[in-house]
Amino acid sequence: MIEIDEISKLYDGRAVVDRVSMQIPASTITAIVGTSGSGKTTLMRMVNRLIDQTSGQIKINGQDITGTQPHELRRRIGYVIQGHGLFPHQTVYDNIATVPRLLKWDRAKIEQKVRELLALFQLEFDSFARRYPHELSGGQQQRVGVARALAAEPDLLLMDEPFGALDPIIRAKAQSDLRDIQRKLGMTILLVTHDMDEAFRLSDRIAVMNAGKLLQYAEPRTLLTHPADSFVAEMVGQAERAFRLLSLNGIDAIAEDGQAAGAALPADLTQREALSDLLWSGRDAAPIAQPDGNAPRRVTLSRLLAAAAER
Ligand SMILES: Nc1ncnc2c1ncn2[C@@H]1O[C@H](COP(=O)(O)OP(=O)(O)OP(=O)(O)O)[C@@H](O)[C@H]1O
Repeated sequence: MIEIDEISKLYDGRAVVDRVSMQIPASTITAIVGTSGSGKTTLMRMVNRLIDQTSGQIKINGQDITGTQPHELRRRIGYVIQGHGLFPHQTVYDNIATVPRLLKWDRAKIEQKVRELLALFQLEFDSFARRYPHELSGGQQQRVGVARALAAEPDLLLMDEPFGALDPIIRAKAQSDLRDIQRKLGMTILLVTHDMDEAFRLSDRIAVMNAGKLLQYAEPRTLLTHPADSFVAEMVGQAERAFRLLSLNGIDAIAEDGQAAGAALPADLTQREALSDLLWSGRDAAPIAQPDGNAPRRVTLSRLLAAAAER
C-alpha cells in the first residue's frame, strides 16, 4: 500500500503538486489523469524519489520513502516511461537484466527471468534476446521496456504514458497483457495517462488532478456517477459517460433466460461491446454463447439501455 499524505512540490514558490493525499491499496491499478501540466508526472516521480518532495510524506508498505536511499528505492520500484527508455547500446537481454545484475542475482537466475519475461510478452528468446532496441518495432520496444521494469519482481510499478506511442491494436493488446500480468503477480501499479479509455479499461481507481490538486480519487464507476465537480465530470467525458459505464461491466450481469435470433455473442463481452453489436446488426436481442447443455440465455437492447442509465 502507498500512503501519500499532504504531499507538495514547489518550484520557485509555486506549488505544482499541492497537498495531495491518497491511499493506494496494494495489488491495485491506479491511473492518474488530468490536464497537461497538472502535476501528474511530478506526483508519480516523488514516489520513487526521482523528484524530492517539498513537504508531506509518502510511505510504501508503512515505511517513509525518505528513509531509503533513492537508488535503493528505485531498484525495488519498476519504472516505465513513454518511448520505453531502453539503453540503445545494450541488447534486449542486457536491458532486461540490468536491475537483477545490480541486485547481484546469479547468472542462471537472471537468464531464467529474462526467458520468462520474453515468453510472457510473446517475444521469442532466440530471435529477440540478442537484438538491440533499434532492431525492434516500437511495440516490441515498449514490451521490452515493461519487461525490464518487471525483471526485479517489484511489487510496485510506476508507468508514465507507457503505451502512448503504440497503435490502437498493439495498445489494446499491451493493456490487456498488463492487466493479466498484474492479476497474476499481484503488484501495485500507478500509471499516468492522457487516454481516458485506457484509464477506464485498466484501473481499479482513477485519480483526477488539476493545477496540482487532487480533485477526486475513486473507482471508475463513482467518477462517472458521482463526479466531485464539473471539472471531473468534463474530464471523464460527459458525452461518453453512458458508454464508459457500460464498458465497466460484462454481459453476464444483465443476461436473461431465453432465445434470440442470430449469431451468439461471446459470454465475456462487455456491455458496451454487446450494445455496439446489437446496434450494428440491427437486432433488439442476441443469444449469448453457452456451454453445451446449458439453457439458452440472451441479452436485450432494453436491458442494455437501462444499464447505461444506472446510477
Ligand atoms: N524542474 C521544474 N522546474 C520548474 N517547473 C517545473 C519543473 N518540472 C515541472 N515543472 C512544472 O510543473 C508543472 C507540472 O508538471 P508535470 O510534468 O508534473 O505535469 P503533467 O501533469 O505530468 O503534465 P503533462 O500531462 O503535460 O505531461 C508544470 O507546470 C511544469 O511546467
